[in-house]
Amino acid sequence: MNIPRTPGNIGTPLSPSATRVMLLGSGELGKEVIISLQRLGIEVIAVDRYPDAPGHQVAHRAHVIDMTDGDALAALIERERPHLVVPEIEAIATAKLAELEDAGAITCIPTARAALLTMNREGIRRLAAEELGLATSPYRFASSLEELRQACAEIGFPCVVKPVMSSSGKGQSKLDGAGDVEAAWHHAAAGGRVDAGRVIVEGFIDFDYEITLLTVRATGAGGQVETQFCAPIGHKQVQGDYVESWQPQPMTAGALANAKEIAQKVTANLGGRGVFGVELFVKGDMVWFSEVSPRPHDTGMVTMATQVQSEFELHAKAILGLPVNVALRAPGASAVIYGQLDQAGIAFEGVAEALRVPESDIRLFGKPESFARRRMGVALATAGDVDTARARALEAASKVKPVSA
Ligand SMILES: Nc1ncnc2c1ncn2[C@@H]1O[C@H](COP(=O)(O)OP(=O)(O)OP(=O)(O)O)[C@@H](O)[C@H]1O
Ligand SMILES: NCC(=O)N[C@@H]1O[C@H](COP(=O)([O-])[O-])[C@@H](O)[C@H]1O
Ligand SMILES: [Mg+2]
Repeated sequence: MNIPRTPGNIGTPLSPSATRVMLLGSGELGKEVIISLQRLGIEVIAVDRYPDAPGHQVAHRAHVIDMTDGDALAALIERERPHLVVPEIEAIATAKLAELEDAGAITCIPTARAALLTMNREGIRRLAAEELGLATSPYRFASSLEELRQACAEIGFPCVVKPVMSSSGKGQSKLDGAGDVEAAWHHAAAGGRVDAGRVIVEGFIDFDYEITLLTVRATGAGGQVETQFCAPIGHKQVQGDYVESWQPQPMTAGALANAKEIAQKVTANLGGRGVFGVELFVKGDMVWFSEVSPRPHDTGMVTMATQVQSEFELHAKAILGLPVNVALRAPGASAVIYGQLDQAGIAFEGVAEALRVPESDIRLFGKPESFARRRMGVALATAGDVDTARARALEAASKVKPVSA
């Protein structure tokens, strides 16, 4: 279908020489990747499951398809002939991407195999724990309520049940005893992005804190792919969804070394180029691998304030074969702005007040429809220290009030 272009060689958008990149998923994370690509003169095609997604609004062309439909996906790729295909969410027909990549028809970021393995918790968990020997929570998989009862009994309580295909905490429950199993099974079936009828049960890790270690695989001076690490990002999750993040998260030298070793192993195995969000639980010097996004991470939105190059710029540059700079500029934090209303076309009051908070900034994603727990924006702040930055980001986010238009 096309020939991968020499890395670093960029054409003119909307002309025969254009370097074309297709985003599969065009939410808030894709929108920022697209803006970074646009700045480098890339022709960007944004795809999502609904019209007017955030990334659609800033791309050269926008398409709405069912991205879990392999035939629809292949037809669109055939039509647009992108040089790079960039998955932005998990729920896409990754087996079709693997087939196209094997046939030499596409270059998938970072690799189709990485997208395939991380789409399903079973794929990445078995790779990390069973092949790479990384420390993880104890786990079992279950495909029926009866299997789940058995699996929970083996793992013990408390434990966490999640659909094998889900993200942002959808369908996830913490279970304190056998009485919680049935509700968790039904919640998983209703909340997964794709109901695969299968769940993972994980032993609950009583961590001191959790981090995302943004790990970048980019072309180094010698032309080989090199691995670099951003400063660790600490975060707070509520119902499995991130509400606050900050960078840098203080860590012991031992914990940081263990975190980097795990991130190095898992990203080297997944391969390719780009940003990976390696999610880790930390207690003292002990580090457990949780999961990895082979793409920028929601908690990494903080890097729009804190780093010389945000995780989105890093991803754009790395996938194009360009060098990157992972340096921290200032300590900072992010705080999520939820929709609070179930309504289309809402408005946001208080943006000016939010921006009066020192060293703050705001991103409103422009999602056409709001839900009470849908992430609609984020407040960012920097400061001389992380605690002050967190307080500023929270204050700025609290000033922004979703209202009926
Ligand atoms: N085994 C566990 N022990 C303790 N806490 C857990 C465990 N699994 C998940 N959590 C908590 O729930 C959060 C969300 O879990 P996880 O990252 O697996 O879900 P997700 O749906 O993939 O979320 P996202 O897409 O935002 O990364 C974790 O960041 C952590 O705070
Ligand atoms: N944890 C993964 C994550 O944050 N993904 C981000 O959320 C969008 C979906 O949002 P929506 O559910 O509001 O459409 C995705 O497109 C991606 O940008
Ligand atoms: Mg996660």
